[in-house]
Amino acid sequence: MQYISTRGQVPPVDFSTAVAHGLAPDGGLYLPETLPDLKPKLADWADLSYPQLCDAFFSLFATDLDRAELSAMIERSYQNFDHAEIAPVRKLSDSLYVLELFHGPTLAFKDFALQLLGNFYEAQIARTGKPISVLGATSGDTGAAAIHGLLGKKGVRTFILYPDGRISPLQERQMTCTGADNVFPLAIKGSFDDAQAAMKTVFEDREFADEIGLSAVNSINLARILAQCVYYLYSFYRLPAALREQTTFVVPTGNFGNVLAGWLLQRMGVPIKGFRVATNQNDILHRLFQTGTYALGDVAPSVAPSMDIQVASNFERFIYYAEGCDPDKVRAIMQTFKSSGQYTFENFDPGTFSSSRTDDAGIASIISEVYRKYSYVVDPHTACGFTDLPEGPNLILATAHPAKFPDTIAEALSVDSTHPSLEALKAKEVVKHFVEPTPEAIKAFMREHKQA
Ligand SMILES: Cc1ncc(COP(=O)(O)O)c(C=O)c1O
Ligand SMILES: N[C@@H](CCOP(=O)(O)O)C(=O)O
Repeated sequence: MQYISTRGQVPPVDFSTAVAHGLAPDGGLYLPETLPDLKPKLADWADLSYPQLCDAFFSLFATDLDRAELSAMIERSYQNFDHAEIAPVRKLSDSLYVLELFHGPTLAFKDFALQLLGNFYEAQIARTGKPISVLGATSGDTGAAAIHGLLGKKGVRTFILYPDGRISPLQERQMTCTGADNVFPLAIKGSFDDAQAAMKTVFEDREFADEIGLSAVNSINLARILAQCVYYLYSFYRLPAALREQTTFVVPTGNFGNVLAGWLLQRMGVPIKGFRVATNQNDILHRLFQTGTYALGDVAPSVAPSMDIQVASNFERFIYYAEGCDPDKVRAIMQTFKSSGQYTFENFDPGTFSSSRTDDAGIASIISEVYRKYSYVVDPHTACGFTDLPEGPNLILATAHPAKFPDTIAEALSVDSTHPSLEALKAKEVVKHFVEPTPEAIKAFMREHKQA
């Protein structure tokens, strides 16, 4: 399997190279040259365990990796989850299901991909003998999951940009209390969008990338998206057989990486009915699906901070397919969006996507209402999924554990929402650094702290 860039200005590469680059050298995002047809495999895969399914799926994509080594890495990646099913599906009613994606080490859906990516990077270092410097941007969860996926891996330095004061205190502690001397949480003044934009510019400097061994942990890295495909398929099988093809997958959305993974799986032939893009008050994607115009607004901090995003980086992958796999059109659209802050699609077709928006007051009342109805505590991001549910059965992706957002939960409910792994962080020392969110300042910091 080869991987192409959405911007079409670099030659196709193999899986390992796409993972190592993260962002394609032309500034585009990697995608598989062709998507496999999974239909003939669906019956055989139905009863596989989570790691077995992940292995079967990745064997179609990571075709340049040694098969036995791939299986071993996948096996290791799901050992630190605290639920035997890894991604359990919980029934709230006959037509409402929740896919719990918070049983990994940092209690958010990011662990599914970042535990695996950590192992991919470890293997890459062993293969090439070259150390790597990972650079990521986070609105709270990716950073923690990346740091924990890479903790203890030899030859890795991890640099994570995040908007100071705009993530939950416990999310910050997950990144800043590791005690590891190769982990650098970098607080910036500004929003996640500012951090992500500066990060992408750093990746475009190929000379710097080669010098420092730069790698990406955000969902610009295709390995992230592919690993996220697996839980859609796993949960599809866990729904009652009669409901599978009628069920809408409801996905709390910010950077569009999570829902894109499900949508790609649908393009590979898995008969998922459709997707609900559930945004918080930072609703650029909701407005897009309602109007066909993708128009930048200001980021307004919310009680679902990990979705405080306006420039959804994976939207470029959607545009690639929506515009007939034409990289020239992708480049033109991205250029228009960059220069004017908006783009209107002609004859926009949302396909099987629908969308919703929930503001802070809505999130608080949903948390109370869901608890009252089902005795179930949802985190503020997952809460967005409960707004105006589509007709028919729905499966809501629970993207984070409520314990990460105790203040919002306490305002809505009087239940104990603590988690021991987070409580343990409260006594630890916080170590963080401040940088300007400019590519120059980030590169200077990384050079100063690179591997000796
Ligand atoms: C808890 C939580 N929910 C939802 C999202 C949105 O996911 P995505 O950015 O893939 O759309 C994020 C951040 O990515 C998150 O951390
Ligand atoms: N919500 C994310 C933002 C980054 O998203 P990613 O999926 O592209 O890594 C976060 O929690 O950091």
